[in-house]
Amino acid sequence: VTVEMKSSKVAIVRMNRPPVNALSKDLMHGLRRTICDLEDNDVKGIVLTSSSKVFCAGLDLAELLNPTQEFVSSFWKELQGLWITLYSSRLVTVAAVNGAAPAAGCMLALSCDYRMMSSKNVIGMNETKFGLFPPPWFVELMADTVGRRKAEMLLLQGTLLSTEDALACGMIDQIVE
Ligand SMILES: CCCCC/C=C\C/C=C\CCC/C=C/C(=O)SCCNC(=O)CCNC(=O)[C@H](O)C(C)(C)COP(=O)(O)OP(=O)(O)OC[C@H]1O[C@@H](n2cnc3c(N)ncnc32)[C@H](O)[C@@H]1OP(=O)(O)O
Repeated sequence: VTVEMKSSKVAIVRMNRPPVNALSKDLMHGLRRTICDLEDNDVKGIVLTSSSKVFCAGLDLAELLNPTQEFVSSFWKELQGLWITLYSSRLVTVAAVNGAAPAAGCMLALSCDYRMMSSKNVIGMNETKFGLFPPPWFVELMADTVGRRKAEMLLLQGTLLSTEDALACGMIDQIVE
């Protein structure tokens, strides 16, 4: 995770785990630590983005291949900790979605106060497409953002929306070129 101060009050927080910013336990820990440190330093707002062409590919599936029970438990704790920290942060949080944001990548964006996204990208929770279900707090985030019926349809079908479709249903707030 890298931090660039745009002013004394606004920080650009970049996920920097090539090639796709898959959320490993370490990346999630780094993000949470960074947000907490910025909160402690009188910063007012952050822009969460990526240093590569993918915003975030979701959970690191490689790290979850044949894990021990202990690792799954600590991984899940880290994921929940990151979500709680970001969602409840006192900072103004903006997601600059500058690449694909599937699954937990979408969760990160939806946990922010405002979302801008570059065109020709995709965002959504596609877990059902590979036989997983999103946890209830992912579901609530989606329902709070696009409405319950739309969320139900998107989650049932594991739809990844284009930038334009995401704007049309309120999943993002602005398209930025
Ligand atoms: C944690 C609990 C475990 C137990 C499970 C039990 C219950 C779980 C219940 C619920 C969990 C649900 C919540 C799940 C949330 C998730 O986030 S799951 C992850 C979903 N992510 C995706 O579906 C995205 C998959 N990736 C892509 O679609 C594309 O990679 C892309 C992001 C659009 C980028 O495309 P492109 O730029 O073309 O890059 P490549 O596809 O070529 O990928 C480059 C390399 O990156 C590797 N990679 C991609 N995504 C991931 C990933 N999520 N984790 C790990 N690695 C990833 C890809 O394999 C390539 O690697 P190589 O270069 O081939 O080595």
